[in-house]
Amino acid sequence: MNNRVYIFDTTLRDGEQSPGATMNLQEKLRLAEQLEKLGVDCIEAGFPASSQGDFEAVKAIAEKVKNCQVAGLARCMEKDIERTWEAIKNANYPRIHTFLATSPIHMQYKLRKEPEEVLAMIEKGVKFARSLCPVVEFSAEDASRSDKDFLVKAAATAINAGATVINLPDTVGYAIPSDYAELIGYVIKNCPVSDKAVFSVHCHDDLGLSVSNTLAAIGAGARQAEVTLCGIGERAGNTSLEEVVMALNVRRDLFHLETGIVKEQLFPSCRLLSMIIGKPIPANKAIIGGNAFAHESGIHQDGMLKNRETYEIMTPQSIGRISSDIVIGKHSGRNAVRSKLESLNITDLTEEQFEQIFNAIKALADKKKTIHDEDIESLVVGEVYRMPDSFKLLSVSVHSSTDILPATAAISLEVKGEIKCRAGLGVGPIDAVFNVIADILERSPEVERYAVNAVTGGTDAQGEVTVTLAENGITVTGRASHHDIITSSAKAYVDAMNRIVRKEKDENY
Ligand SMILES: CC(=O)SCCNC(=O)CCNC(=O)[C@H](O)C(C)(C)COP(=O)(O)OP(=O)(O)OC[C@H]1O[C@@H](n2cnc3c(N)ncnc32)[C@H](O)[C@@H]1OP(=O)(O)O
Ligand SMILES: CC(C)C(=O)C(=O)O
Ligand SMILES: [Mg+2]
Repeated sequence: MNNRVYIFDTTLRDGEQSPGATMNLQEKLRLAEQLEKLGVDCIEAGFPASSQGDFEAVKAIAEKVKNCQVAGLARCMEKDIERTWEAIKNANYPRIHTFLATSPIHMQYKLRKEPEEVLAMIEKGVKFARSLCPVVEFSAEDASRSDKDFLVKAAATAINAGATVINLPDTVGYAIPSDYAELIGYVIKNCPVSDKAVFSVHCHDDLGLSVSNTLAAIGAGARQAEVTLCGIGERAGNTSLEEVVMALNVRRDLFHLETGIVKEQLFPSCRLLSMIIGKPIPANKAIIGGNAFAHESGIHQDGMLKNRETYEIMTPQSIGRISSDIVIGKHSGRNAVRSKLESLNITDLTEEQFEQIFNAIKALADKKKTIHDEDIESLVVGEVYRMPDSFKLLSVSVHSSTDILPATAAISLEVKGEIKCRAGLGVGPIDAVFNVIADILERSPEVERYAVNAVTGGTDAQGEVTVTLAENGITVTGRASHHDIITSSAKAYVDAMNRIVRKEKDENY
């Protein structure tokens, strides 16, 4: 049996049926270009009979894509098939994909047709499609709830009428891997002309089983997988392209199958889709999620540092990501913290100082969701180097409103033991605060970056401010958090000024 699994991407058709994932023509073209680069075998570009917009998008994609097949979906009726052909006929490799439901519930209630009428429609529709296009796929919609012997008849009818790809979809995500594999195997075994077609699998994720069902069907002989990037699609979605491809790749020992996918393009493709449809990739999504290669707990981090294969079954680079991430947090152990300190060039701590930092990181992690590199650096400065601060913020008060410009700030600072107070102006309250502090200190650093993050949720969240200042060739980042972001901004600025002074005095910091 053929050891190649063809990847049929339906992100632009079934994927676009996902509520909120509508794409315009330019976006579809951009994604089609990326799918070609990804190495999919067939792009299902849309359903041309559904609207003028979809017709034009499919036509434009058919004319642009050069190296893989371009398919358009059509109901099993001449007018849809003709419209689809109109849209795809200029493709280098066109494919008409026509479908008709074969399950009792769909035939009786939706189509209101007898099984014999359905078989006649399949024969007529596929023959007509084949009179136009050299490659015709037939899908028996709701195959997983169809009678298996009727499915055999439907497949044989379609193949005899000229279809070369037969898809047996789990349209409503009802299948269980073992039953689905049995059904696919049964149809392939009992259809007398099954050797004249490639059998295809198309699953939905209503029970969260679409990838498992797809792999089970492949195990039973299907050689085309219909999938979407990030698993977007009707209702709970379709089968994720990246998950199926990597499952086949990582478990080559089991499947002994290949795809034509350029794996390094998986992550860039999913990121592009996420940007186009404006939906972030969930952090825990397999392969492509933010946490898929992030390690937070000490025992895992220790294993990773000794040999990454202890906790990673594929490399992030193999799917086009930059690197794994050792996340320092409340579950981190000493080996991970030691490695992080080394990566920050902090290599001169005694064992006692290291323990002090390790405990301080654990204590901070209990309070704070994310520990940044700068937090660790501040802890080292505060806990170990204990360089005294030159400046201390005593009080800050600001006034700004919608109608009075500019904003005013009054600040008091302790400067090397002396209390100094001053007021001044700025275009907004933060600008006013920064101007007044600089004025009191008689310094004029450049503000290179200013950012506020909410450390916790809600309107009472701690606002964490980072401010990067540069002066006389020295660049530092100050940070502080407080529930009032004006106060945290003032403290972060003062923290940065203390760092500048320390750096001026001491090469260590
Ligand atoms: C499982 C899937 O993903 S199937 C693909 C789903 N995609 C879409 O539906 C694409 C968007 N759809 C549309 O734009 C519209 O539904 C159209 C243009 C396709 C059809 O619109 P309308 O002509 O207004 O029909 P409507 O959608 O109301 O009903 C569907 C009709 O098609 C029939 N039908 C459904 N599937 C098929 C089929 N595969 N072959 C032939 N007829 C079918 C239905 O029985 C119904 O017929 P009826 O009007 O005689 O009752
Ligand atoms: C049109 C077919 C292939 C489909 O999307 C389904 O059955 O889910
Ligand atoms: Mg579908």
